[in-house]
Amino acid sequence: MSDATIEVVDLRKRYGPTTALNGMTFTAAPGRVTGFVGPNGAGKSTTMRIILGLHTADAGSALVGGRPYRSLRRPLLHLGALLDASALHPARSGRHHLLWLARSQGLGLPRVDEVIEQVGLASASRRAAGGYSLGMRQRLGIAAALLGDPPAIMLDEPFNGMDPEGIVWLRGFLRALAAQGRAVLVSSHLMSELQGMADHVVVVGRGQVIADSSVADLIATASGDRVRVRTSAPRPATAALATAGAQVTEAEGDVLDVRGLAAERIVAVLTAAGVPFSEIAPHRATLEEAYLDLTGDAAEYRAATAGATS
Ligand SMILES: Nc1ncnc2c1ncn2[C@@H]1O[C@H](COP(=O)(O)OP(=O)(O)OP(=O)(O)O)[C@@H](O)[C@H]1O
Repeated sequence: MSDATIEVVDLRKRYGPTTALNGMTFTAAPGRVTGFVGPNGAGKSTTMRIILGLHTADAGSALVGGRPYRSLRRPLLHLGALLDASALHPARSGRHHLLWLARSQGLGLPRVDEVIEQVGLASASRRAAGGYSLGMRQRLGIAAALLGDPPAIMLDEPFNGMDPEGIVWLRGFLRALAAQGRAVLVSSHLMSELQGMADHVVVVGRGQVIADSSVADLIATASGDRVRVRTSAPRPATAALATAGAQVTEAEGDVLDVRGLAAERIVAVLTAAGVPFSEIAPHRATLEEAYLDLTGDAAEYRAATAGATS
């Protein structure tokens, strides 16, 4: 497999008065799923369009395996991409759409049936694509991205329109592609979609990177040293824990949020003080919480961009 790395360095792009990209820099490495997350208007689609050579950056570079996409002679063999699942001829069948694409790239026709099978479209592949649901169109777009068996895959919001079964399927599918050594870059405006799938997350806002981190590190940082304590005696518990040096806040009626003491120490302190408790659990942040922590001061920004379209 040729070099799969997708590398974006200091991309800048303005559309008239709008700054879409303001120094976007990150790498999607082989062998992992990289989530590309940010609110509407953060610059995800613009970055992907520039990677594909569909738009030109004002400055910076975007490389696939060390080369600009436009310089690749048979690009589908290097990077498979899905930007807009609706970009297809409605009267053409899904299979026909793929045959046409395969021919344009000099690819063997047996590959078309292989990718149809892989994305679970076999029973619908001979029907007109115009009648496909959004989820089916996403599957067809993913099949098209896989046609050239490329070492790098880039999908813009592939979970849109997928039903729960489709989401579970796509998560496993993308993980499997990464396990084969491919670089998989997936954009989403919902962090929760990436939970349990992405190894690495690039969080963006206002055209630049806010965080670039492994999912494990991101969750560890957001989890902090918080421990949840459920007790029928919150006042005595708070007093005992505070005396032992913890910062205690009441999360809900009988649940305390405790910082600054490990779970084992909390058990010891409450037991010694004779305070009853029914649950002591170290808090593990979700990816969504980690995201909100990071973009917390951008709430106003999120509200301001909620109406923006891509
Ligand atoms: N062709 C265009 N002409 C003018 N402005 C554009 C164009 N494409 C994008 N923009 C603007 O650039 C900014 C970045 O948009 P972009 O679509 O890249 O964000 P995004 O992160 O993909 O958002 P979404 O999650 O809504 O798709 C937005 O302010 C958007 O309105």
